[in-house]
Amino acid sequence: MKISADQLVDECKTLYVAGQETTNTLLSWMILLLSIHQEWQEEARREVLRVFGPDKTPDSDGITRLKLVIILLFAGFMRVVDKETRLGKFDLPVGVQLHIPIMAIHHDPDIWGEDVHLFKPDRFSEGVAKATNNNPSAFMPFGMGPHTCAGFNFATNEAKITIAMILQRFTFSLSPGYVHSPFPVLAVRPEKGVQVIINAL
Ligand code: HEM
Repeated sequence: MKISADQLVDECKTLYVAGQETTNTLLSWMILLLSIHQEWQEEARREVLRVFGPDKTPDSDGITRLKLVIILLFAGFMRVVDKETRLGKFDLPVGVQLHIPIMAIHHDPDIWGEDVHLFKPDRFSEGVAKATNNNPSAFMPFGMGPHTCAGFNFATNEAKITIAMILQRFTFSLSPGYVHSPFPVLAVRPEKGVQVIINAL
C-alpha cells in the first residue's frame, strides 16, 4: 500500500499527540507521588540500584526486571459508533459518541475497595485480578481491544528508563510552592506543573 505525504504527516501528528503529552504527564505524576511518598521513592531507588548500580545506563534486560509500579491517570477515551450496533440492551445509532470514563472506573470503590483513593502500589503485588476484585479489565490505562495503545511497550519502557535514571542520581521532595490542580484535557495533567526540590545523591 502506498502512503501519501499527507497521510504520513497525519501519522506523525498522531504519534506525537498520542505519545508526547501522555508519557510526560505520567512521569510528572510519578515524580509527584514519589515526592510525597518518600518510602516508595526509597524502595524504588533500592530496586534501581540493585539492578543497575549507581551509574550503569539502564538496558533492556534490566528494565524488564524493574517492577516499578506505573500509576497512570487517564481521563477517558472515546469511541464513535460507525455502524448500527447493539450493546447489551442498547441500540446505538451511527454517530453516537461513547465515552469510556477510565478515570472514574479507576476510582470505583466497588472494584478497588474503599481505599481506592490511597496511593498503594502494593495493591498490584498479587496481580491485577486481585487488585480489581476479579475485574481485571477494569484496569485499562492503555485502553482495551483492537485499538489498545500502540505505544504501550514504548511508553512503559521510556518511563521506566527515565525514572530509573533520575532515582540513580537524585532524591526529590515536593516544593512548598506546588499547587495541586489536575486538569483533564486528554490525559489529566498537572495544570501548574510539579515543582520539586532536587538533591544530588
Ligand atoms: C503513558 C503513556 C500513554 C498512555 C497512558 C496511553 C494511553 C492510550 C489510550 C488510553 C489509548 C486509547 C486506546 C483505545 O481507544 O482503546 C491510546 C491509543 C493510542 N496510543 Fe497511547 N498512550 C501512551 C503513550 C503512547 C505512545 C508513547 C505512543 C506512540 C509513540 C502512543 C500511540 C498511540 C496510538 C497510535 C494510539 C491509537 C491506537 C489505535 O487507535 O489503533 N501512545 N493510548
